[in-house]
Amino acid sequence: MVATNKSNGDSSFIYNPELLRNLEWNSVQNKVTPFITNEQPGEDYFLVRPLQIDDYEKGYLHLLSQLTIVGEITKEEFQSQFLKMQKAGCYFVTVIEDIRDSKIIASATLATELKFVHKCGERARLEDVVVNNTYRGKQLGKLIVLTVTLLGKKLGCYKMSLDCKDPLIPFYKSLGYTLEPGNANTMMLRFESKL
Ligand SMILES: CC(=O)SCCNC(=O)CCNC(=O)[C@H](O)C(C)(C)COP(=O)(O)OP(=O)(O)OC[C@H]1O[C@@H](n2cnc3c(N)ncnc32)[C@H](O)[C@@H]1OP(=O)(O)O
Repeated sequence: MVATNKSNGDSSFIYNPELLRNLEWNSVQNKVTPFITNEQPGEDYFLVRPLQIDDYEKGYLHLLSQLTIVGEITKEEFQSQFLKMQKAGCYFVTVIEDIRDSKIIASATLATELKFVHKCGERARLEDVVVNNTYRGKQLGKLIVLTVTLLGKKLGCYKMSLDCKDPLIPFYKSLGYTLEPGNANTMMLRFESKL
C-alpha cells in the first residue's frame, strides 16, 4: 500500500482515519496486558485518532513540551505547518484524546520516507512519542507506539526505526524493537542552537 492521505474524506485530519481500522493487533497480543487496541483503548473516554487541525486548542503543544523544547507557536503557525504536513502525505501523527475534557494526552508520529533501495521501498521512523505525565503508567505509551507501528506495517514499510535515550531501551524492546549488533548507533550534527 502506498502511504497517502489523498483519500481523506475529512480534511481536518492529518491523514485518513480509516487507515487506523483493522490493524493487525493479533500479531502483538502478548505485548499489552490487559489487552487494549486503538479501537478498544480500555476506557470509553479515550479516542485514538490522527492529529486534527484544531488540536492546537486541545493542548497538543503543551503535551509536546513534555518531550522537548517546542518554543512559542501561534495558532496560525501551527495550522500552516499542519497543512504542509498533511499535503506531504507522509506524516502519520497519531494522538489519544481524553474526550471528557477534550485534551490530547498522548502522541506518536510515524514518518515515512520513499526510497530507491528495497525495490523503490518505503521506510518508516517512529518519532515524538509522549504521554501526558498524569496519564503515564497506564499502558498508553505502549498503545500509541504499537498503533503507529502496526500502521507502518499496514502501509507496507520495509522497516521502522527510532532513536531513544538509554533508559527507554527496555520499553521499546518490550514492543518488538531491537538493537541490531553493529548497527545501533545514532550520530548527530545539530544545526539549531537552543530556542
Ligand atoms: C522515539 C521517541 O520519541 S523516544 C521519546 C520517548 N518519550 C519521552 O521520553 C517523553 C517522556 N516520557 C513519556 O512520555 C512516557 O514515559 C513514555 C511515552 C516513554 C511511556 O509512556 P507510559 O504511558 O508511561 O508507558 P506505559 O504505561 O505503556 O509503560 C510501559 C512500560 O514502559 C516502562 N517505562 C515507561 N516509561 C519509562 C521510562 N521513562 N524509562 C524506563 N521505562 C519506562 C514502564 O515501566 C512500563 O513497564 P512495564 O510494562 O514492565 O511495567
